Amino acid sequence: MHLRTFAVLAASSLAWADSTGGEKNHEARQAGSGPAAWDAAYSQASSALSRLSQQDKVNIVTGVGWNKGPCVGNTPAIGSIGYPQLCLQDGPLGIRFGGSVTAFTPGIQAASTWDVELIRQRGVYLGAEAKGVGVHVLLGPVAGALGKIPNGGRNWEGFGPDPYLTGIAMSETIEGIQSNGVQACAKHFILNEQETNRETINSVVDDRTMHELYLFPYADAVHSNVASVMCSYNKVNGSWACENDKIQNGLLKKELGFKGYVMSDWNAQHTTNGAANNGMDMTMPGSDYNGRTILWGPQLNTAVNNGQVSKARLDDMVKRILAGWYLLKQNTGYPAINLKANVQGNHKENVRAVARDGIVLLKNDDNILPLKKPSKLAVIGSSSVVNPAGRNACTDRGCNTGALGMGWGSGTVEYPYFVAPYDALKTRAQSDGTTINLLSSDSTSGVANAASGADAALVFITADSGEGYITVEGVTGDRPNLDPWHNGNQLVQAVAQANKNTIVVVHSTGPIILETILAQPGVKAVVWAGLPSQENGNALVDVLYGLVSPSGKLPYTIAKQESDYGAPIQRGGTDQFTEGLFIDYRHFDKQGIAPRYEFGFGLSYTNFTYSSLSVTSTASPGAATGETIPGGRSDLWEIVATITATVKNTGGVQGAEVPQLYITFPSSAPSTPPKQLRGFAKLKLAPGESKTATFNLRKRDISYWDTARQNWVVPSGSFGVAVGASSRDLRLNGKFDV
Ligand SMILES: OC[C@H]1O[C@@H](O[C@H]2[C@H](O)[C@@H](O)[C@H](O[C@H]3[C@H](O)[C@@H](O)[C@H](O)O[C@@H]3CO)O[C@@H]2CO)[C@H](O)[C@@H](O)[C@@H]1O
Repeated sequence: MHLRTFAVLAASSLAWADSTGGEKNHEARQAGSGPAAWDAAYSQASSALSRLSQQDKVNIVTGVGWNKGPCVGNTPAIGSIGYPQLCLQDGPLGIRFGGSVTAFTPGIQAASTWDVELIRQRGVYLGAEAKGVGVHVLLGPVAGALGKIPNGGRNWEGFGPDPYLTGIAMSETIEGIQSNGVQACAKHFILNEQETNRETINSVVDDRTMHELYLFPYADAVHSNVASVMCSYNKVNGSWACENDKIQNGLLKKELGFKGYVMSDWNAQHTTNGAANNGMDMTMPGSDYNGRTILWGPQLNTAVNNGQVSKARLDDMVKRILAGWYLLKQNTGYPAINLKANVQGNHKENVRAVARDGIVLLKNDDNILPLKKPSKLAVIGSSSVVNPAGRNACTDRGCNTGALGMGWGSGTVEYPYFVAPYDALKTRAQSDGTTINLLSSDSTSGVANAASGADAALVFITADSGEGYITVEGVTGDRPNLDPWHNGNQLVQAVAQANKNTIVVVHSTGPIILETILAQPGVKAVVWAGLPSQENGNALVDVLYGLVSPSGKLPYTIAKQESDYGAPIQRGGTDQFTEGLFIDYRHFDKQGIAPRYEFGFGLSYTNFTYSSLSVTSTASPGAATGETIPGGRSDLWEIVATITATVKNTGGVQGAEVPQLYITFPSSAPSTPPKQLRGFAKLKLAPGESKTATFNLRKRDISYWDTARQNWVVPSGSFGVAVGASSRDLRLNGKFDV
């Protein structure tokens, strides 16, 4: 049996009742979409293929052109096999250009919850909405950019720089989306880590780093039977990603056993034959909307006719695409395309839960939070209110005006409504009899007036980023620095000077440097509210007033200074990926750099103790040996060790803790990071309650990529095991020997 495993909750009320039950649930969820389902889909695809002309086949693999169909990507219908006009639509947090859809939280906020149930539900609802509007292929989720560069403009679309956390989130999201019969698309494959020069840059990476960091979450995606993958704009080791034999044919299709199809990012194709012969299966959008040449369509027909692209390769492309369509059973009763349909249902509940449970409490001196019916509150900052021009005033959210809910670019949607912080605070204040002094500006003049005399002053700051085709306030996608926008540091300074109970609320696409803010004695609390989308204010009020204890944990490191990350934006034509495996906390650990707030950190309104570590292992040293299944060698997915730990809520209020498992490899594995996340669980605990987290390690979790053997290898020796509340707050230590 080939099991994909992760931390499962023991003795909890959630679906993951115990490790066995959890696995059974997982297998049940996988039923109908495993290898046998691919085989069935392929046999349907082969039969359909025999009824297609060459022109039909070329049409199936070629988009009709930008703005020439109802969706951002479209291919023509093929009546003879009942194949529809295929609709491909962004994106990772909902239906782009939808008329009445939910603006789900960005991926980074979902990761910040560390809650697989919420992440999965988000995926299920994404799929439900995509199907409801007739979208066949939803262009998400995102595992690239992985986020090695904290300034990376699109990092917020994905799940953060840890490959394990991203891998779990990819799996849950894909299985959720595809459970509703919608094809997911894992993107952008691969090493598209920055917006600057993204369409020309050459990402040069070593084999081991490719496997252990960047490819790792794609293995999860393939294991979860993702139907499609989008190749990225950049070059990989000298060849364009969309015509790179090594990554498309070698890594993705052969090594990971990917059965679906590779589509190009929009205009990421460079040549007719190179793309066809090196593993790309569908070109998007198929037009020259950026002044580029059309490369497939008639050109592909000619290339096949003159033998530059084989008929077998064209058939393979078509079979892969049709197999994805049959796998998701889109051949029967699929809704017609209507992007304007109202498909929101009750999905805003997931948005609020993810927005709320993804909030990370970074500082809470004197227990200033939760608020206790203050008589007067100051609310300061332009991002405390909705954009005065309208919540959707800026195309693809391409501005940072008013409250921030998501970054900008193709991975955005129209907000159906937007609850800004002030909206929700006002409602709460009315029921408490609290007076609010609002100053919805970032100018320091007027701050003293608004902030002094209030029981507490809430000051709102932001940092935004997005996709490079839009420039916002001079920012061309990637952030030029990690400072808050709109003079946020000065604004906080002014507020903190006027009010010694200042609470800073940060909405941001990624880390910012907080040193100036933390140096203000008046700053008593820092609430990292991330990117909460349409439920921005409601989620915040839930936490500020203690309706729930904050339970988010940082999905990335917050450094003391930008240079501490050691992974800057590359301005030249090449990114050598010299940091190798050592990104984010791996880098800080290796270099002995103290972060300001470490990966995995987050406070609560209650306290937790850790006890009773137990470690069992059946692992043996050596190389992976199984047959290839979706996701790679089958034995890599087998459980080889189990670790349990008990967490108790010793405080006075309900809360949720995220025990995290970090593994240290034995020295026989050369140059591995000092520790690597390999398990987590979210335990909801009443005061005095204890629960046990069970972390099942798969062989892949304790393997490294041996470049000489070209295989995953379990090293012999002693593995360190640490369980704790963050990557630097490790409460329990143990080991197992291999
Ligand atoms: O949407 C599908 C994938 O497209 C890539 O982003 C493209 C984005 O969708 C598209 O809106 C944008 O078009 C702009 C164009 O680049 C610009 O020259 C023109 O002036 O304005 C257009 C917007 O109106 O192009 C983007 C590519 O450059 C994404 O990378 C991918 O993730 C999407 O799934």
